Amino acid sequence: MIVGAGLTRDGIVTDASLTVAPGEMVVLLGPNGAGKTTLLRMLLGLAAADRGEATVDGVAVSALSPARRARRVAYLPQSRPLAWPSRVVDIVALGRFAHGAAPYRLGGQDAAAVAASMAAAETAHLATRSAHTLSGGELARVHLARALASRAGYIVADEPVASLDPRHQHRVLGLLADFAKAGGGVLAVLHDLDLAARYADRLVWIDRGRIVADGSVADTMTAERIAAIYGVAAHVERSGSRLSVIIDGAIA
Ligand SMILES: Nc1ncnc2c1ncn2[C@@H]1O[C@H](COP(=O)(O)OP(=O)(O)OP(=O)(O)O)[C@@H](O)[C@H]1O
Repeated sequence: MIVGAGLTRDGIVTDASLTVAPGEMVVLLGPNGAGKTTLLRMLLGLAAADRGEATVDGVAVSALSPARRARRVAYLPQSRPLAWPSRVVDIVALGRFAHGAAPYRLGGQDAAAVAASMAAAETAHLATRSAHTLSGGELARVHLARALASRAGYIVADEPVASLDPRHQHRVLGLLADFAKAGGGVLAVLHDLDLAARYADRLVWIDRGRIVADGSVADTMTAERIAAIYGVAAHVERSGSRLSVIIDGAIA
């Protein structure tokens, strides 16, 4: 389980507590600047908290080396700059680095994990391309393949579908949902409320640095909350077990 307890930083995030259990897909929602990325980074030990503690499976993240943390949690950051020109397959192979693999000479289990994750993220055909030549959406899927290849127990993804076309949005969220169904834990930031309603097992809502709701889609996805947090008028419609969210427009 990933646990954040009372995480506070710099007035950006205040007293934020949340959990991500194995087997569940939690979606973190909130407007631009609400503190989502800062909260994720504290949960991963990438940003220091002024107060509070983050643990993964009972171990304080501050006590984990980068390699041990990477074996437990795969992180997909919001911006994914490439340090140098690399082939796609070598970027995905970086997911095996924390397991001791040498990315340019993969064998056995490492090669199998890379191949399987590239197939799942529909990036196998890009394997020998230089990542610099990829579209934004293709690159996003390559980084998802890297995260899957790590075989970490948790994936923390900051806007993983931001640059994807509708089909790939559903493919990527479907993969994350499958990962959770298979026993992994997912924490993903999304801005598309309808996709969040469709894929999340639980929603955590953050506004101006504070978690203001944490619960099921049915309980927390309301037109009133959407208006209060995002300043937009919305319809939330139920058809069967599914909620659809239609944004009507900004509230003046
Ligand atoms: N290192 C920093 N120094 C100063 N301000 C920062 C720093 N990091 C973040 N902030 C500010 O804290 C607020 C929250 O930033 P954060 O990136 O966590 O928001 P977010 O919810 O992820 O937003 P978005 O949806 O736009 O990605 C923003 O106003 C941002 O400008």
